[in-house]
Amino acid sequence: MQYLWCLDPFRTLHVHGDPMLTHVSCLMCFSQEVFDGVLHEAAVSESLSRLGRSALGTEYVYLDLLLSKRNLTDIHVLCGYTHLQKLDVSCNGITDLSCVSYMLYLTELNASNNRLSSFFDFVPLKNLKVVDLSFNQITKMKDLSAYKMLTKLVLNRNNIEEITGLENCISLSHLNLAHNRITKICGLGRLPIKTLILSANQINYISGLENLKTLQDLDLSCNQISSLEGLDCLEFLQTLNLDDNEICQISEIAYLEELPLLHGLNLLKNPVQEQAEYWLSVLFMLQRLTDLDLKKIKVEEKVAALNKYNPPPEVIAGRDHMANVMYSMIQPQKIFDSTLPNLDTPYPILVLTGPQSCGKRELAHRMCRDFKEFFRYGPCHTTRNPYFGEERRFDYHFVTPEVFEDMTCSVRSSPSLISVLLLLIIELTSVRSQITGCMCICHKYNSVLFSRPYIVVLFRRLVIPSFFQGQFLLTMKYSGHDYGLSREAVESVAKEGLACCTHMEIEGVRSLKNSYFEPRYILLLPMNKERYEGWLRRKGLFTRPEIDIAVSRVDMYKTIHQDCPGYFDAVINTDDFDEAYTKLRQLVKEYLGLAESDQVSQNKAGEKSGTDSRKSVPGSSQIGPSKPIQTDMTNEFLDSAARNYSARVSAKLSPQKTPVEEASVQRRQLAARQALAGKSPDTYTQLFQRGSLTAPATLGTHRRLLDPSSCTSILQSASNVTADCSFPPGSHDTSSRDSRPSSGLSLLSSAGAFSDRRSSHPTPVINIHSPPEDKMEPLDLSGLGEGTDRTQDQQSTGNTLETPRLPLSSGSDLGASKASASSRLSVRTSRPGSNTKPILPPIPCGRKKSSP
Ligand SMILES: Nc1ncnc2c1ncn2[C@@H]1O[C@H](COP(=O)(O)OP(=O)(O)OP(=O)(O)O)[C@@H](O)[C@H]1O
Repeated sequence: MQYLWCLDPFRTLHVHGDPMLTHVSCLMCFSQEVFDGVLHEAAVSESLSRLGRSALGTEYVYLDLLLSKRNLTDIHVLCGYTHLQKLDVSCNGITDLSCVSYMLYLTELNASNNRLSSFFDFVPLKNLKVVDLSFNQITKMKDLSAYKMLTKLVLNRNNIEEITGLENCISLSHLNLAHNRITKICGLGRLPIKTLILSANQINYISGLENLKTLQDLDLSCNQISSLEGLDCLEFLQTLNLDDNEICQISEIAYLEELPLLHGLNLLKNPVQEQAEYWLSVLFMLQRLTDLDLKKIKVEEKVAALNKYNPPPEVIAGRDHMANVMYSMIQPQKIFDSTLPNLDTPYPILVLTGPQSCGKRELAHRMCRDFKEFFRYGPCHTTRNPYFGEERRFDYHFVTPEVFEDMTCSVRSSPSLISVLLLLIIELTSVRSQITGCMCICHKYNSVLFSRPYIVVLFRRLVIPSFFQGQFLLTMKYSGHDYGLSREAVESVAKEGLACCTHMEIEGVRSLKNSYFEPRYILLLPMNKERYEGWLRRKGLFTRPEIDIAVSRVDMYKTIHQDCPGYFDAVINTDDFDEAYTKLRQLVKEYLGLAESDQVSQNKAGEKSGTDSRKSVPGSSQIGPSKPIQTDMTNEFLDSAARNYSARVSAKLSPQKTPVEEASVQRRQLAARQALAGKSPDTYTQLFQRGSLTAPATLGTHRRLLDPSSCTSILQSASNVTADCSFPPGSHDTSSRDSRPSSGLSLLSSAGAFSDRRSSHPTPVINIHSPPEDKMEPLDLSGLGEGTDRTQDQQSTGNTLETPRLPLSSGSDLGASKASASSRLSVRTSRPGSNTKPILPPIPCGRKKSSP
């Protein structure tokens, strides 16, 4: 009987034939015997486990044998255990595995942590699937062609220098060759390897992986790899460990960009980690990553990466808007003409948008020429050179990139101490010159100061930018040139009391949509792309890529129009310029209410000549809204506007203000505005007079508008009684006013604040008690118009407290006044989108007379 002393003192020791003997008794009996490293049957029998049928199925046998950490050196006794399927002899001192040759049914062999120097030194076992020979002293791999079933081979921590002999292991899916001396990846052929571990070798470059189409996890950490070339074909790669290598360039990540399944990447301890923006760059390049450098990637980081390197248009527009607002706030703040007139009604702008050279500018110019009483063209700034025939300040403000930069947000723009000092010097010299009268000295000093080039440079670099930045409402880059719509371009038009018409690409539209302006946007789209392309080519101004971009943007505009209904207020096909202009003109006329007023005047003429106006314009001669003129494109526009159900419904549901409320609101706004501004709006106030109030020729100018008598006229028109009655300028006849118990005055009376004063002054109430002319804000009478609407109804039902009388206008009879007033109301109410959008365009009082 042989006994085995187990290294593990707390392990139960089974003795062959007497398994009940315990460790203690064993020690007592055999403690004096020295273990010689030879495995004996007793130990084997105690380590057998998993009883099952033999491979042939004829008998019951133990299938597994676990003999790890026994300090074994000789395991020849295992030659007799032919039925074993799993053998673990790890962590011993074994040098010879030849006994394994007898285990024909062996599927798993763990001989790691031994002293094996030979590789698979036994008769080929066809059923072997998993072999672990790690932590041995193997130097060379041999041919394993017979091991067709081998799926997992672990050979880490050996001294292998070359990968060989695996070509025919057609089932091999896991290969671990970490911590060897491999310098080159080779010999893997087309193996179906899914996991390949080659860490801690001496690999300098990646090769030999191109045919490993099924590779999922690759560990190349602790090598000297400096390029990721050779990984781009691993379509199924999911994780890649490149820890502690020599990768320096972020551009190397490009080799991984096309790997659709890669979600884990480890680049720790690589020089590339020190690159600026490393983290976001890698996240941007590999957007499918979930783990980078053993850290989970946050959603915010992914969004930040995307916004940084390929921001979506909305983000670009948002940033552009933010930058322009921020830099404009550095400027001294003032109240703008385009924001003054009415706190509720935005300044009217008409924007023509569409792809390059689709005719936007030409149509805009034509439109502004035809409707010059209403619109003026607002030229943008650009850094591109003028084309032949383009006029400075008419088509664009052509500026240099430096000037454009200064106007936007110059990097040199922060007012530095030097700039402040410089300014101080200039100021002081001029002050001193005035005080002492030593003008000549100072002039000399100044001229010396500015004649020196470095001072000029300083002035230009430090002082000027801080005063000129923040000029733009929006900016964009197109074809390498900067474009921008300046605040001044809009303001100069607003100052004239006109609406601004401009043109821009979609980027500008997106940016403008972030601002407080609420323009109307008309999309001009060449539907026939071939024709458009031909037109661009014939122009001879654009390169082939520029043409391609312009043509491709046609589809982009189409998509936006389809995906975002209502994004553009109308769409016009520009395949035929003349046709496009006819449609644009028609549309603008509708906006202006001119189409309707044409009809109304026709009706009026019809009435006067005894014809029945109701016949000529069925339904529209009444108070109800007249039908808008239908064109293909306006249909589209109306459709898109009609989709804005909620706004329409809420507009309908929101209670109308009574004239008293309206007047009160206006008074408060006026007071607030005057307090704020210390000045009053100018001609632009005309912009916000509604269509129904604009007829009197005497209101043709701003002065007229502010003239007390004209104010009265306006009020009277608002009260639906003075459509044709205008008071000549200077007709401040109190008696005539008193003899006009119009609802205009009634409304004034009801407005409270004015009524008492009226009686105490011979001249009209507004004239005396309103602020001086240039401080005066005309009332927005839209509410009054609606109030009078109701007043009329009340009149008819007898529910009114005051009984407004019809105007005593010379030469106008009752019927005509009524018809005129009602038709004016119908004009106003029929304006497309008037419930949902700012009314556009503005209708300057009196200018409508000379409509196109
Ligand atoms: N401030 C701006 N914001 C956005 N886009 C702008 C701005 N100013 C001009 N653009 C647009 O930039 C594009 C290039 O302008 P450019 O003047 O070179 O083209 P164009 O051939 O004259 O085009 P078009 O005749 O349609 O105006 C045009 O589509 C133009 O509308």
